[in-house]
Amino acid sequence: MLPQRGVALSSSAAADLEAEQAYLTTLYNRLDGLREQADNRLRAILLEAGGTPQGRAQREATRSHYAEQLAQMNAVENGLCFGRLDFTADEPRYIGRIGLSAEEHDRDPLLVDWRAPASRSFYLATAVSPDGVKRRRHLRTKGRRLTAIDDEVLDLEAGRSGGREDVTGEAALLSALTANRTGRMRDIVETIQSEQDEVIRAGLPGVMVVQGGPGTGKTAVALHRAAYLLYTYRGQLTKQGVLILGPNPTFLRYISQVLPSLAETGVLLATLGDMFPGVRARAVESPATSALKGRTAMLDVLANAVADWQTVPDAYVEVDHDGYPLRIERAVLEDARAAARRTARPHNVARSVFVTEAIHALSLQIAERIGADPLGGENLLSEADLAETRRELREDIDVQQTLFDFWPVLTPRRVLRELLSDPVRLEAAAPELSAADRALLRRDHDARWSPADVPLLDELAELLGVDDTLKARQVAQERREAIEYAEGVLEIVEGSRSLDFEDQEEEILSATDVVDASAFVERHEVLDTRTAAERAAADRTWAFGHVIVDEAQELSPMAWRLLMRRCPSRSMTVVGDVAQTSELAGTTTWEQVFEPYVAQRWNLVELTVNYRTPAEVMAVAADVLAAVDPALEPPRSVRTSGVEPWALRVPAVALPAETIAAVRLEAAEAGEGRVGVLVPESRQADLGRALVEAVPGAAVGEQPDLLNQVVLMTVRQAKGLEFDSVIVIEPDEIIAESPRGLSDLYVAVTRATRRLGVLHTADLPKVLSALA
Ligand SMILES: Nc1ncnc2c1ncn2[C@@H]1O[C@H](COP(=O)(O)OP(=O)(O)OP(=O)(O)O)[C@@H](O)[C@H]1O
Repeated sequence: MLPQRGVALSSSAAADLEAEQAYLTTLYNRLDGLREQADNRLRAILLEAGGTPQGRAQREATRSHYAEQLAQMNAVENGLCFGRLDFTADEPRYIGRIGLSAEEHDRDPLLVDWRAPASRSFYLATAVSPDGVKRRRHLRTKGRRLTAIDDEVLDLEAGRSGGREDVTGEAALLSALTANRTGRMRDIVETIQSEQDEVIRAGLPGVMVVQGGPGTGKTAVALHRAAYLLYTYRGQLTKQGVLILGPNPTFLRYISQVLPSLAETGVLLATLGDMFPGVRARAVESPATSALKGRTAMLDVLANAVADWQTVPDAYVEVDHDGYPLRIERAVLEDARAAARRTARPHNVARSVFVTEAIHALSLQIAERIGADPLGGENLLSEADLAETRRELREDIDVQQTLFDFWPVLTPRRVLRELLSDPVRLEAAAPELSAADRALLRRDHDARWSPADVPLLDELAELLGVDDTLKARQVAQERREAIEYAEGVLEIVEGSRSLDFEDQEEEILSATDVVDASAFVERHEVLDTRTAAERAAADRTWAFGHVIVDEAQELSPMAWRLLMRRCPSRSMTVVGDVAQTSELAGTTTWEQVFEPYVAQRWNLVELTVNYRTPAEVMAVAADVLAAVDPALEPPRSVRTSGVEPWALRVPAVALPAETIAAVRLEAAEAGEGRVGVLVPESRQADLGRALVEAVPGAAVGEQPDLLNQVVLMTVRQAKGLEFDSVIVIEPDEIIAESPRGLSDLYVAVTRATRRLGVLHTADLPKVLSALA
């Protein structure tokens, strides 16, 4: 029997715990029952075999449905139910990671999904505006065991006599905020605050920009919004897919657990470097180079680079055709090129116009030679003869090759590789750029791709296009080959048919009686069972149903062009902080980004409360922010830590030893928590080496493992991350290393959840004078 829902408000704490534990047990039992059911169905399906193609497709769909259900049920095991609402005039309601009913289609659920409208007052109700809620209860659990209950009575009198009005679920929130960091971001589903809830539950259409200082929960909100949208618009979004773009692979690993813990897996998490299928762009290049690649000035450079492949000979070229030398004059190819360019089609698509025009001119040239009437009359060749001549020209491999040389089929990778590695091409394509800028773009022919190359590759893919006739020809050819193969298979089946059968009166159907070769091919074409996210990752032209961009201030104008192409519906959530921009091609105003795409039709929402950084640390950060831009307001810290940030001046020679000593002290303070050492780029290698020698297991390098207790990285790498304790090394060098150095220092000092320390060998920069 189900336990009584709702416990009397006046009952003792122990009785409350007991009753709530009983309710939790019921929920877990129900979850176990559902899990077993899905597991049994899945096993049964895995045992089935054969059947019609439709039957198999249906079976595959059912299989993946149950597999997904099972994965979801496993994902919500921890923290299945975390809240309860008591109403003045209604039954209590339990809130959890998924919805559960005692029976299928039961209208009175045991557990309400946090994303359902019925859960909303859990996040919004306050003493001032209780929305019928009498009490909000947070249930804290470890595994399946209830460990604590936090109650908030939403009563104006009680509100005035203690609790804070600006946060909901204060005790649960503070417990989440002061917990040790683990190197992986956790979900915040139990303690979403009202300004965050507004963003998470906003409707699907349109561009929403969420601007907020460090620690205001932008990343957390972006991820919960993805989960909310998938729940609310599931039909549409599971087909079209949702993309979350993050700044680098380390950051993606940091956030990778959040959506699975919310039972959502069908989202594509990617960096800009992953956005061109077939390329994993990870090369690191100078900030000035990526800034230049991010400028829209590159559009002309790329268009010129493509046009420069459309060439003509100095005077003429000669090819052998039909036993005679055929002279292809420069003027013929110039005309063909002009005609193809006039179409304004992408290069590979316009190529057929170039070829047709050239062949047409050449056929007239041949007609002139062989069909000329010796008596001076009209050309003796008929239209049919001319068509035949054109066909022969088209099929002549030498003619084909020559025309190919002057207007080749190109790939984005080839064009960009040749452009950036060949100074002559670069100068021809980029006459507007200074020699110094061109030098910034130069790279080796076989160098690896960098993230800033990806928007250029994507732009080139647009400029080049795909010749559908070539593609269709290729597909048709592949299909012909498959049918030939199938005919072979059917012949073997037919040939090996036992002769005994042929004497039998009963008609026995052979393979060839029931299926012809093309149907056979269709049956064997692989069913595409990939999720939308998987298919999207492999398809450059995929249009996502919604795109979420984190650390969006860092994206260059060229990167925005790529993203906008992936999101023609302009259904986007963009989160970032224009005070934290490090990339030189990044933005410091959102208007600049969106004006070209949606004019004024975008919404700006601001998050103002800092959940990460305690007030003591934020006081230091506020001075740095004032130097970045005095007009910017720092976010308000939600708590204090009681620990003052420190600074220590050390002799230059002692910096490595002092860094190690500070790391050891901070690691001891952090206990199970994490320590981040944030260094100038120029010191990363040396200090990293010294640290790893002294503290084995410390994570350093290009993609450090955040699960380690101590991580040393540059500020650029630390974007979006956080540590219990942060040690900033040589702040003046961090400032000096980049024109956006002050923003970098602001990022560095706002990574701490508890403690901040600064080691310096020169005078402290003025912006940190509060630490002196
Ligand atoms: N409502 C909340 N409940 C519990 N924790 C929260 C809440 N909101 C934010 N946090 C926590 O605060 C920290 C900062 O959040 P997050 O990283 O999303 O901030 P951000 O705005 O993206 O910061 P930055 O701009 O520095 O990258 C995270 O540990 C996050 O889990």
